[in-house]
Parts: sequence; structure tokens; C-alpha cells
Amino acid sequence: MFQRFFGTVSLFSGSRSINPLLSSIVASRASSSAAAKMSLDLAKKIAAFKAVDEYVRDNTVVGVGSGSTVVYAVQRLAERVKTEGLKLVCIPTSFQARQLIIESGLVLGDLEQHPKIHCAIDGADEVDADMVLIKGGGGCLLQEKIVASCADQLVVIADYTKNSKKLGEQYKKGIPIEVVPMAYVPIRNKVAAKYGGSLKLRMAVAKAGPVVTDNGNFILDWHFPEEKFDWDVVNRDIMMIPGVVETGLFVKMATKAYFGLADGSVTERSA
Ligand SMILES: O=C(CO)[C@H](O)[C@H](O)COP(=O)(O)O
Repeated sequence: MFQRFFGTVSLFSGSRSINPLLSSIVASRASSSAAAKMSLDLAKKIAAFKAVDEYVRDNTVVGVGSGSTVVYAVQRLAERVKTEGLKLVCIPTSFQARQLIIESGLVLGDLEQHPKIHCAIDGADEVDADMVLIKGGGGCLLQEKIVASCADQLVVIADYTKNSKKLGEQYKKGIPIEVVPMAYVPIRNKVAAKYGGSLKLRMAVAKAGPVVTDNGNFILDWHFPEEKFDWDVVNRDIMMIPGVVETGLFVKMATKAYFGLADGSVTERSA
């Protein structure tokens, strides 16, 4: 059947001849996935630009989140500093954020000098109808939550794939839980026994073994069962287990969320 459709294609035999029909299918798949990525990137960018334009004021301390959407927020911050002469101090939430701040020529600060942040701008893996967030897909949840907790306002920037009615509807990788390495097995067992589902130790991609966070810890991704949870209670419960450092559940923290859409517009949700 394969041969009838594609002719005697030699993809698997090492010959250089590729059937024109097959190569056009491959090319069109590649171009549609490139188009999808472009539309997601545009969605991230417009959400990030809008958040920076609407929330960042002169002479303020700004928390800088982590992830691919935050790259656009930093780009806009740097543009506004240059064109409007804004005086900002930027507090990073990760090694990545620190590098972005430095490379963009923004002023780098820390919580020792600036324990009070006016506005933190950060991405999210999912935002539900009550503005509960899953964060930590990029493994930076601990510092992100610390910075958010010091901010008057936490503004979320995201593309349309992060907008959900209920957690788990869009984001399928579970709730990240940062744990002290020696405790990952008992924590895994305790969370599963109390709430069900399964917890997976997050493994590194370009290194053998587990992901090690910026703080030297491991991450368990909790694939929770499909039921109605009170996330505030769940978050508190998990935080009580010895060895848990932080969860990626951000409950009652976000002030505002901006979702960039594929058509170039932005929708908003407020707490
Ligand atoms: O929580 C995070 C990192 O720990 C990120 O904010 C989250 O993963 C979203 O990232 P992106 O903007 O790349 O979609």
C-alpha cells in the first residue's frame, strides 16, 4: 500500500530519490507547523506588550518571570526604557530571567535591596476561570512564587492555549511540585495516597537523570485525577508535607491575565 501510494520510495533504503508527493506532504506539514508556531509567538508577544504598556510605570520595581512569553515582556521593557526613559529595577525569577535582564541592558536588582515589588509580569502554563494558575512548566516555580508574593500585582501573560475553565483542561503535564531530592519518593507516595493520580519525577533532556532546579531541587509533576478540587486546600496540604519546597499552584495571587489570540487581539481576565 505504501509502495502503491508513494512509488518505490527509498527513504528507508538510503537512496537519494524522494517521491515528489511525499516531499510535498512533508513540506506542507512543516509549513503548517511553522505557521502554528508563528501564530503562538505572535499571541505571546501581543499579550506581553499589552501587559507591560498597561502595568509598568516609571520609578518602579518590576518582577520578571520566566519562560518564552516573558522574553517579549523584557523586549518591551527595554524598548520603553530606551524611548521613554523609564527608571526601572528588575527582579529576576530564574537564571533565565537574570540573563534576559542583563542582556537587554535593564537594571538588575534583588529582594535584599528591593523586597517590595510593584508589579510582577510572568507567564503561566494554565489559568482557570478563578484565576488559579499552574506554573513551573519551565521549572522556575519557587522563585516565581517568591517574587509574586512580594508584588502588589501579579500580571500573567499567555497565549490562547493557556486559557481554561478548569485546570487540566488544556495543560496535560500536571502540577509541578519542587521537592528536596532525598524526599521525592515519600512525597510522591503521600500525594498519590491522599489525592490520587500519579507523580512523575521530571527528567532532564540534555543530561542523564532528573531535572535539577535553579535551587538544587527535583520536580515532581502531579497528574491529578479529573475531579473538582479546592486548589487552595490542596496547595496548603501539599505544602505541609516535609520536603516539599513549593507547588506550582498559584492561588489568589494573580491580579490580571492577558491572553493573546491567534487573530492578533488580546482578551483579559481580572481577579
Ligand atoms: O512557570 C513558568 C516557568 O516555570 C512559565 O511561566 C510557564 O511555563 C509558561 O511558559 P511559556 O511562556 O514558555 O509558555
